[in-house]
Amino acid sequence: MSVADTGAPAPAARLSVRDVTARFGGITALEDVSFDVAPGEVVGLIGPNGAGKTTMFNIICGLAKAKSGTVLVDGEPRPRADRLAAAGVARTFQGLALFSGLTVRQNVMAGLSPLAPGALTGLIGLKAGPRHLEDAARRAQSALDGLGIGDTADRLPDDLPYPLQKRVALARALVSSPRLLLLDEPAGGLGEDEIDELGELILDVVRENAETSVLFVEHHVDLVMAVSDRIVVLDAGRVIAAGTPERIRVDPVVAEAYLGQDVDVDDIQGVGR
Ligand SMILES: Nc1ncnc2c1ncn2[C@@H]1O[C@H](COP(=O)(O)OP(=O)(O)OP(=O)(O)O)[C@@H](O)[C@H]1O
Repeated sequence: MSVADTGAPAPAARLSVRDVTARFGGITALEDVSFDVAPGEVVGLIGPNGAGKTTMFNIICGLAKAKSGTVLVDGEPRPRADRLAAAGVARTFQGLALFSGLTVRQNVMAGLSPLAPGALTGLIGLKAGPRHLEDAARRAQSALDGLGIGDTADRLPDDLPYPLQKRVALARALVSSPRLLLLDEPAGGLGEDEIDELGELILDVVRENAETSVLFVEHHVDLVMAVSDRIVVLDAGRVIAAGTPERIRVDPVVAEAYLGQDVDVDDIQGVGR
């Protein structure tokens, strides 16, 4: 029986993007873009170069302004960029944005601040009592353990290889047990084996936190195909396809959009799998 049949209200999407249009001067970066991410769902946002992925991600995070349209988190207007954590939203940054003067554990503790952990605020937003700090340190350690890098807690991020730094950034996003996790090109700079491990980590996150939703922007189409419940494809600022990886794989409009791009169309269509 459908929701409409029962008369019950439809459950609020974790993330709802409605009719978002964004322009830079005369350039239309996004035109009437709408999609939802349901509780517990992993959604990949893909598209060829210049499709509007970064612009969409920045609008969702509050770092860019839409000309029109709305972004709702759990049915409420998306909070300001520096208040995302308080609203149960965590994000990673393409440039990682780790604090080089803080240990790995302290970096992850910063993810518990209600203020934006990637901004200058750092640990400032954490309640400073010893009990709160002890609790934050324990949670940070547990997040690091969960990603298999518990033994790096007392080191400085710059002393770690890049793939481990990426895990630290992921731990900082996960430490607050966000309801919505936004990942900005999480596979960037990783080798194939590391990308496979990342895929497993993303799947573990949603297995262990049934209510956590993930939206990620990614160039590595094979990772997106492997972990997404649904994929939204942008091209030239518009949604040209949305659906399961199986559907997107065989969608000729998607393959057409990627022709001439640096992504192997075989990756999308799964040829040779
Ligand atoms: N700050 C800006 N000023 C002017 N134009 C911009 C700006 N940011 C993005 N654009 C334009 O908006 C469009 C969408 O860009 P965006 O970076 O969002 O695409 P993308 O899908 O993330 O691309 P890529 O995969 O190459 O990173 C492009 O035409 C781009 O040139």
